[in-house]
Amino acid sequence: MASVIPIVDLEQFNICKEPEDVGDDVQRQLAAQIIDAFSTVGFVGLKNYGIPQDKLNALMTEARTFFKLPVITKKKYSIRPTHEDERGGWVCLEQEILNPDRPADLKETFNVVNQSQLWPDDEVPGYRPTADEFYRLCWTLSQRVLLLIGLGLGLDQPCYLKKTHSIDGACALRCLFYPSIKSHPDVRPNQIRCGEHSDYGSITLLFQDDVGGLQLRTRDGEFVPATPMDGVVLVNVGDMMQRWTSDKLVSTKHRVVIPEAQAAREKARMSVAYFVIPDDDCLIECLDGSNKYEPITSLDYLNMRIGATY
Ligand SMILES: O=C(O)CCC(=O)C(=O)O
Ligand SMILES: [Fe+2]
Repeated sequence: MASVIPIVDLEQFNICKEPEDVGDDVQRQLAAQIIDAFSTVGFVGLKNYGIPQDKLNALMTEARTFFKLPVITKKKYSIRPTHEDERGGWVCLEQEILNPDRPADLKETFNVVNQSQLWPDDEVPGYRPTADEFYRLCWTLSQRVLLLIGLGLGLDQPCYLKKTHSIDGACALRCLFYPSIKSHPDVRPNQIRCGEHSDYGSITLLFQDDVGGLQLRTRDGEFVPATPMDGVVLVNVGDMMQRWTSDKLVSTKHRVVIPEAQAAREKARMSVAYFVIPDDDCLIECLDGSNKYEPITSLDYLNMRIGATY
């Protein structure tokens, strides 16, 4: 099935180019394509965005090495999600429930945040520097997308969205590991790799390996595959952005299912998500002045949503 996700070529405005050198017309054209995708599908695929594939591969290799460590070792790096200052580190298998109508998710994650956090420097010395560098590349790319959104929405200050997401702010990088179903044979009825959910923040950058299983819900309620494509990063709208834009941009529910084919079930899956989240004290208040949603700070909104996930 052809993908429902529009693809936008970011070559002319990618992170290797100086934004000042890119003509207004190019920026406006890209902005229009992104707004079109975000106000219909809620997802866009970007190609030629400027983060080398090698950097993603290197991060996935380091993360895989971490996930393969014994549970007792990984436990030293556990997060405490309900403590605002302890959200960086390891989330164990079946710790998160993204859809409360299903059993817990068959996934492990490692979260990289802008706080002091524990790192497995002895066991996987390359993980921290590789992840830190990838974090910065993702932040730079997210700034490009936020600028295009600001332009496409016709904001008086197109840079406003970009400026409310500082490099040392609330964004979070997350490596996700979905173990092979062979190594985890007792899957419970209705259990999947990642339950149906929408993301909490402004936007999310999502890099997947080639295993597949990600699906998104179309407007008529049907889930369709978001098949991995070489060199494409998915970007999707989160709930805070939907709120900010009074529902002009839509955050679309998505999930990760267990593949049906035996060969695919036996493969572990990895993905990397970069959650783009406004700075803690940023007030999310309808940009069109409509007051459709009550203003709320980014941190209050995030705490409310995270509290419901664990
Ligand atoms: O692993 C994936 O492809 C999706 C993960 C996801 O949706 C999330 O972490 O919010
Ligand atoms: Fe998600």
